[in-house]
Amino acid sequence: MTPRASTRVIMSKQVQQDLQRLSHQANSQVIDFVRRLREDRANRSLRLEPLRAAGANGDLLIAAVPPHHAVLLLCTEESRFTVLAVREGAQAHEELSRLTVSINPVSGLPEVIDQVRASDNVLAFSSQSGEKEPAGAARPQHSPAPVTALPSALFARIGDDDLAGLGVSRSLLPSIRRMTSREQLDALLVDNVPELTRDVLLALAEGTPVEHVRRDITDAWHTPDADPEDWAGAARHPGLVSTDDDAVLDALGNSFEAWRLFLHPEQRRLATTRFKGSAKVTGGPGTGKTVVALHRVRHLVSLLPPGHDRPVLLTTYNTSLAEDLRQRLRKLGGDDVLKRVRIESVEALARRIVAESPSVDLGAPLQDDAPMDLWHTVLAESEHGHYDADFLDDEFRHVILANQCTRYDRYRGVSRPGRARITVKQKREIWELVEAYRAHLDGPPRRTTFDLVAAEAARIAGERKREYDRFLEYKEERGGRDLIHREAASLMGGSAPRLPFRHIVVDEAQDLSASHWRLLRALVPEGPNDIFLVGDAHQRIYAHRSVLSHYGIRTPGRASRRLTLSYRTTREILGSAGGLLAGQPFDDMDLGDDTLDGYRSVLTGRAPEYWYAPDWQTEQRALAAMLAERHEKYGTPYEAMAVAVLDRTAAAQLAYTLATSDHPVPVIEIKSDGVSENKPGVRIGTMHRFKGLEFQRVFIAGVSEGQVPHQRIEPYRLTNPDRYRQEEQRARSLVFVAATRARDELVVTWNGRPSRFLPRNVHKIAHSAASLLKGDGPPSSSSASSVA
Ligand SMILES: Nc1ncnc2c1ncn2[C@@H]1O[C@H](COP(=O)(O)OP(=O)(O)OP(=O)(O)O)[C@@H](O)[C@H]1O
Repeated sequence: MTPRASTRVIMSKQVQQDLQRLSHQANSQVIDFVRRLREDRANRSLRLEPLRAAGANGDLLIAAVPPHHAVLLLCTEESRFTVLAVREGAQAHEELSRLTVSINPVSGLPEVIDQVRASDNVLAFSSQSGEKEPAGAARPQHSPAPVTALPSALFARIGDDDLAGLGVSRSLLPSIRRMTSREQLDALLVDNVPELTRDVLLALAEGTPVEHVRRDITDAWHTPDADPEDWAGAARHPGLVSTDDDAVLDALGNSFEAWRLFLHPEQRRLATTRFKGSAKVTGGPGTGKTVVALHRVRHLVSLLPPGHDRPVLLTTYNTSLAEDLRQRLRKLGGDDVLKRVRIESVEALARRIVAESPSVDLGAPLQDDAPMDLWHTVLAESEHGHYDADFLDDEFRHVILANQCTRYDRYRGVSRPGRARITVKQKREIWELVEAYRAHLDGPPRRTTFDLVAAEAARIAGERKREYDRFLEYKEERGGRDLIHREAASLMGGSAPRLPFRHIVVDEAQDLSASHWRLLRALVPEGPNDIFLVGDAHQRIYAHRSVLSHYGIRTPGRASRRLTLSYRTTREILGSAGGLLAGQPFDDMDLGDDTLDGYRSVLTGRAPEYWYAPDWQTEQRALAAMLAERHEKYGTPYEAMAVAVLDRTAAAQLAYTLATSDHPVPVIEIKSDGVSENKPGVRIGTMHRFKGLEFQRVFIAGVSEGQVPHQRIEPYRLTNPDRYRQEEQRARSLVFVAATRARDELVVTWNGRPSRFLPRNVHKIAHSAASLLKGDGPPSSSSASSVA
């Protein structure tokens, strides 16, 4: 007897979206069904029932999943099933039977469309909004008849064949042709529509030219040789997910783990392409840059020869972000991947390199405000006490250290683009102050700063890299054979020099300084896949602009890509957050510019809410009431909510108010090393601490004029307009970062006058915190109910 081939069950991304809509329990039942099908497809309790042929080499089946679910399956070989859709309730069987199932000729992926639902969604919106339904409009048939686009239709300028050529499902064309408003498009997308169709329609609705949609979206999905008749081929498409592994099944029902399984084709391309050298990915908040970086790390590890070393470095700005990366990489690749990767913040990396160098002792780095305090001491002791401490600190870090000025001669000759002009005499005086500052640090006791540590680490690594390059040159001259290799090493005294990493992957790249880039460049040999970095200048809140090519990191042409689709934040929140930065110039971390053009979200929700209070105390009490209400009335877990404040004093005050309010709210402060994932409590932290995080509901408190941006930058308005512009831009980016951490809901509060960064009409749309506390204000739940 021949043993029966084991059964493979594959999942389409549309099923994952179906599962997200189900309760946790229903999810488990479907997943249990998949397990049982995998184990024994002949098991009668599976209740597989033939529906119809999908085509020449594929059949459709329906299976009932008790108590009240049904699953649509595609069977292409005796032992290969693809789960296409899941429906719930008494109508489940009927809904699955009427689905249009086809292979998208552009992507080669099997797709399901519920034409009845699509049409109903569009029509329902027309009648709600009083829009007139075009004469003769009828519910579409299962095989779509050509429908003439109305002149006022949303996509009238684009023909059916062009839409289909871009990847839009033909079976949706009848509904699409009926749409005359953006709201109807949103109504259509409420249901489970294939991702490619959704991406294309959203981009077109925003006015993106057809050729750009083709280049930026369709090309990424394009599968050469896709055959709309070949079901066996479609069932083997790499965009489908195999469920052989139980960990995959566990992640399937969890919407926030979807990134582990289903990458957007552009994300997948970036994660797996072989680049000749370095590569850079930019993109607005929530576009999956970190997700791409993690998949890239896993891919690079899969290419390594077996070994016990850690030749891949995954780095980011600070320790808490590095810890978050470690947790997410463990989820993605498990310990097998983790053990080949060094995960370390760039600061920790710099400190380690300096600490491991026997000849260097810099002392302990000054923490928090201590470097600024030291500048004040230096100024108090100097005859040039009229300089501004902030300015000196900035000049020292971003001009003197960034340009490796170890002598005055070098500083004198250095150009300072985009900075306030200073005379040669001023340069001399600044240099004297810098020397005094360094003399203080040299102690005793000996101390340093994080920037000096990074500069020193870059110097040490740079020396080793030069030794390594000399060694390679020598080897090359001698013919590069192994024998020569050993000879060269001994001639150069000792073992062959090596660099610690083969590949470096960098997250939050926009916040790394010149010294950090020099350091990283020196730790990896130039070559294929050497440095892969992801970042977004719109979110820069620490460093100044660094021009990567100045540090030997070149990402020309296709090695620089931009992601535009946000998976985190609703369109409404992105719209308000984007307004903060509108009209401001941003760089692409190199010599070019970056914009948020084309940046869009796949999610819709309510507009952000604004609340004003007469004073900080009332504002805090209103926040307590809103948080308690969202927890008690709408069941939002405390840890899914976070409040961003301006500084640590405000964080401590708010934590106290929340804990002692009439409805006490448990609170956890976000510290510099992050916050444990599972501890219950609303997260409170300064806006800086929100970088890289995400929450279901985000509250930004204290967004008052004088605080955001802080009034201490006002003197620069006249004395140093460049500095003023920079500080204002950084403050905008900070609020932008905090606002874009929100998945479903964003609430902004202030006391006194609203910040100039808030919308012009904010007075008209804001609610009164005082009325809320008296119980006669507008319901704070207006947005809570929609996202609970
Ligand atoms: N292909 C995908 N499918 C489903 N979810 C995704 C996908 N890509 C990203 N996400 C989700 O989108 C959210 C944002 O992803 P990620 O943190 O990688 O974005 P980012 O661009 O690094 O954001 P930021 O710049 O704001 O830190 C996460 O919840 C992630 O799980």
